[in-house]
Amino acid sequence: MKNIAIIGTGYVGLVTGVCLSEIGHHVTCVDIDQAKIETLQQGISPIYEPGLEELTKDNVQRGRLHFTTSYHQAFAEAEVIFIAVGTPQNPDGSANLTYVQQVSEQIGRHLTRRDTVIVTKSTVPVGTNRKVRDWIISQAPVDTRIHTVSNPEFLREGSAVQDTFQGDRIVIGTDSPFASILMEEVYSPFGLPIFSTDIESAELIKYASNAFLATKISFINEIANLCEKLGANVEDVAAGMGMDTRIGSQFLRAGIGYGGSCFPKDTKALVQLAGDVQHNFDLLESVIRVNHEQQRKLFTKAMEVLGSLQGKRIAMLGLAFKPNTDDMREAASLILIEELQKAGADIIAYDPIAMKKAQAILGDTIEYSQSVTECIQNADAAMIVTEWEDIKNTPLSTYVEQMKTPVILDGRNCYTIEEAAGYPVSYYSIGRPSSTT
Ligand SMILES: NC(=O)C1=CN([C@@H]2O[C@H](COP(=O)(O)OP(=O)(O)OC[C@H]3O[C@@H](n4cnc5c(N)ncnc54)[C@H](O)[C@@H]3O)[C@@H](O)[C@H]2O)C=CC1
Ligand SMILES: O=C(O)[C@H]1O[C@H](OP(=O)(O)OP(=O)(O)OC[C@H]2O[C@@H](n3ccc(=O)[nH]c3=O)[C@H](O)[C@@H]2O)[C@H](O)[C@@H](O)[C@@H]1O
Repeated sequence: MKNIAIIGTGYVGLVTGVCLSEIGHHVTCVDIDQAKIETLQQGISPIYEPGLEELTKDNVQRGRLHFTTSYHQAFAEAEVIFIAVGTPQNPDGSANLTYVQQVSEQIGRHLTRRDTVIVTKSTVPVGTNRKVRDWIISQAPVDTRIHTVSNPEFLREGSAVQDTFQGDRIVIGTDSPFASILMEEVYSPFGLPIFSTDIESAELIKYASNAFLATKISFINEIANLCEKLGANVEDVAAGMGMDTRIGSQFLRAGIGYGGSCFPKDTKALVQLAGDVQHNFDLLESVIRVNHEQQRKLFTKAMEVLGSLQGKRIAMLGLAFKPNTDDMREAASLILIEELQKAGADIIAYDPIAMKKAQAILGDTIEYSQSVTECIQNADAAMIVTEWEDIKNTPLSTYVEQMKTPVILDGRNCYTIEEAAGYPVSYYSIGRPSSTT
């Protein structure tokens, strides 16, 4: 078993650290956010991620998992150091590598071993691992040997722990035989397929994967837009397409576009990366444009259905960018709220988990409620933004009972059109025929 340090205790760093300790490694997680580290030291997870807190507590108790703000403490015994800090987007869409550079220099200053393996898990543009190496060496004692590895992460928020234990593949890009052997030892207890390649290919696999998944989503959303005009049902179209194993049924759920901390930023970063080598990635630019429109879809529909939104009370059901996470980054709800407010609507929102994070962003510009029922009371329209279980399972009769006018704009196709037709509601969804009272 290895001594491992993980830098950054966000969605990726924390989940990776906890899961590596679960398979027996000795892991120290380091972060500059003192409040986060103190919370973790008490066995509390600062993020909502199913199963994570239990595993954290367990491994802290077993003495295999530690949290610190001290690089010195984290790196003292580390044979492998994972970089898992954020790579947010710059104003031009490119990836901001400030945090990666900062931690690389810190690694250099604190190295004590002769051979250390440095693994970049953060999503970084092709060429960054070479820079990481240079940044470390610029600060390191002369006789240290650095072995860099690109090891992109494919977990999804909301199922991050499960994805780590049951992922489809682990990608390892390195030109160091020493690192290659060590990484096999680190990951072999997971029993997952390992794909080995060069550093640049590994870096690109991450962007290509996210861009491809985003393309699938924008594609089905465009088909949904066509369905609405042609009278077809996108769910049947997607089901029929997905039965072809060459296409596959996953990521063909039409909706209100992709949000979250990665697809929006990674698609833009790949367009920039292509531009850097004088390549116009037209396809991906269209994917991004389609998503921009799709994230505003429920607003456009509300305008069509209600006419003026001035003084209208709109109930927003779900705020997180997807269910089972409290992450609000690039959530469609934020875009919709902005558009609705500009048009003069009043918003009352409900989310079972993300409300605290949403409140930190939106403050008192909107009202908050504690349940679906409370949220839709006296509303002129309800917008279903996130398909949480309690939102999906709300009987349509509740809308009829509680709302001023039972107008439902369902961005996640939570009800069948047959079901909706059985109630006195005006029901509008994505890529399917509407039913009006
Ligand atoms: N969130 C996700 O589902 C996935 C994210 N990724 C990629 O992984 C990377 C990390 O993403 P998240 O975990 O979502 O980020 P995050 O923003 O949740 O966490 C980043 C953490 O790094 C810490 N940090 C920043 N500078 C530091 C420093 N100098 N020293 C120590 N800690 C520092 C921050 O305090 C924060 O806790 C990004 O490149 C992202 O694109 C990849 C796959 C999935
Ligand atoms: O690089 C990353 O950060 C991660 O980005 C995504 O994971 P995540 O953003 O957590 O969530 P997804 O389940 O992929 O959903 C992303 C967005 O696409 C939307 N989506 C997803 C699937 C679908 O069929 N339709 C659809 O609209 C979701 O509602 C959500 O807004 C990828 O799925 C992960 O493999 C990757 O590691």
